[in-house]
Amino acid sequence: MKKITILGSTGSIGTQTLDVVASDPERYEIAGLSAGSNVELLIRQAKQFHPKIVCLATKELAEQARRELPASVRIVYGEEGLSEVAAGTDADTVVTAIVGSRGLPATLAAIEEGKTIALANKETLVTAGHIVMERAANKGVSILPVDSEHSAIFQCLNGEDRKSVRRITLTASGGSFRDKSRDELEGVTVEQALNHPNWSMGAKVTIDSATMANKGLEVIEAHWLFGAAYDQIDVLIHPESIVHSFVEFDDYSVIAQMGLPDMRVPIQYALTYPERRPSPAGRMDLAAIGKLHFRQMDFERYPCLKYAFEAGRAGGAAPTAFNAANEVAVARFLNGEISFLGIERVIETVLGKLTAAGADSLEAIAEVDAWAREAAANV
Ligand SMILES: NC(=O)C1=CN([C@@H]2O[C@H](COP(=O)(O)OP(=O)(O)OC[C@H]3O[C@@H](n4cnc5c(N)ncnc54)[C@H](OP(=O)(O)O)[C@@H]3O)[C@@H](O)[C@H]2O)C=CC1
Ligand SMILES: CC(=O)[C@@H](O)[C@H](O)COP(=O)(O)O
Ligand SMILES: [Mn+2]
Repeated sequence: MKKITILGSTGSIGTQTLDVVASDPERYEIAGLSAGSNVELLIRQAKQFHPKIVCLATKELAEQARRELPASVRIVYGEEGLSEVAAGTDADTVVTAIVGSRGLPATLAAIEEGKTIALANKETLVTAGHIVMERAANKGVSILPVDSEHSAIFQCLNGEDRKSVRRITLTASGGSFRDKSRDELEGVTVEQALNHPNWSMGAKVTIDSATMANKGLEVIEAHWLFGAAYDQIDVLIHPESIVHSFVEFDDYSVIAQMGLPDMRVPIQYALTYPERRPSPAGRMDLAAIGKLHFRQMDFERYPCLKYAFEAGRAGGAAPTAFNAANEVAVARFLNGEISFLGIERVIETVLGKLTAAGADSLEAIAEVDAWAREAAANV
């Protein structure tokens, strides 16, 4: 029996993780669940999966859950509650499926208690990759990727000598506006931006996908997860999202991981690794798919990816500022405050204002994060 806690169980990754769990009930037990504000869904999940502890974003929501759930279920709330859910149970694995860098303290709390991390929450690694990786290494904790590209690379590297890796290539669908020119992006709507061609995901990552900031976050995520230099990482547009990423080795062999775009595959692999199990996802039929396409990344078309590479290479506080500026810009776009192209302008402006700041400690990171959020709110 594998014991699992899910941070963000009511979201896209969270619900798909519970699908995986429900598909093989003998194998898994749910130790803890956390939601933001979707209390109704969290209550339903708790009644079905019987966690010992659940967390909601606020005290009021926690009180609402208290009225519905048996007294044996501990109910906590807020940032402290989230860390308690992450660290305070006998779970073996914590799936970090919360959105944004607010997932960082709970992820660190889980690492401190020696929990394996099944990492979907890429913003955590972008914000504080050096600290997360160092603490995980010190505790002997594995960080297993859930993000589809990183799961693909992890699978391609299985059993390989990391020193023989020449290049890691992340594939990118191109997002909801992949067939539009930059001129056509003026005036696109939130509804259009949320219409991802291949994946059904939460709002934030769907917008990130359309701006290509998602691939930027993923480049930095790959740098930390696989110890790859930025010059070794590149991005290729692949509209079908069938090849999830690939690795080129010294002998020019290329190993790719493929499958239908269904997050239940990488989620399950992170839960069963190193074993492979039957999956609730569908079988890929290449003959039916027929053709796969690839085209070179255009950094002028997708400047957010360029800013992410620059931030990653600059290191220090830059990735933290990139992530925070992007989180605020996406929220402002979703609220109708700025245009779609405003997102990249906010990021560019905030990074342009960043003075050489260090990010050696969590305190320094929190300061940069707060500064970048304020700067992004004021652009
Ligand atoms: N969706 C996907 O296919 C993929 C997602 N990822 C990454 O996984 C992470 C999650 O993405 P996704 O599942 O799409 O996101 P969703 O928006 O669908 O879900 C986010 C989860 O976080 C919770 N949450 C939001 N705000 C708060 C808060 N203030 N306090 C506590 N919990 C909160 C939400 O709770 P509630 O809904 O109850 O408010 C929900 O459970 C992101 O980092 C994303 O980049 C990576 C690869 C693929
Ligand atoms: C499913 C997943 O991993 C997302 O992070 C995905 O990467 C989004 O697709 P694109 O970024 O390729 O549009
Ligand atoms: Mn991804």
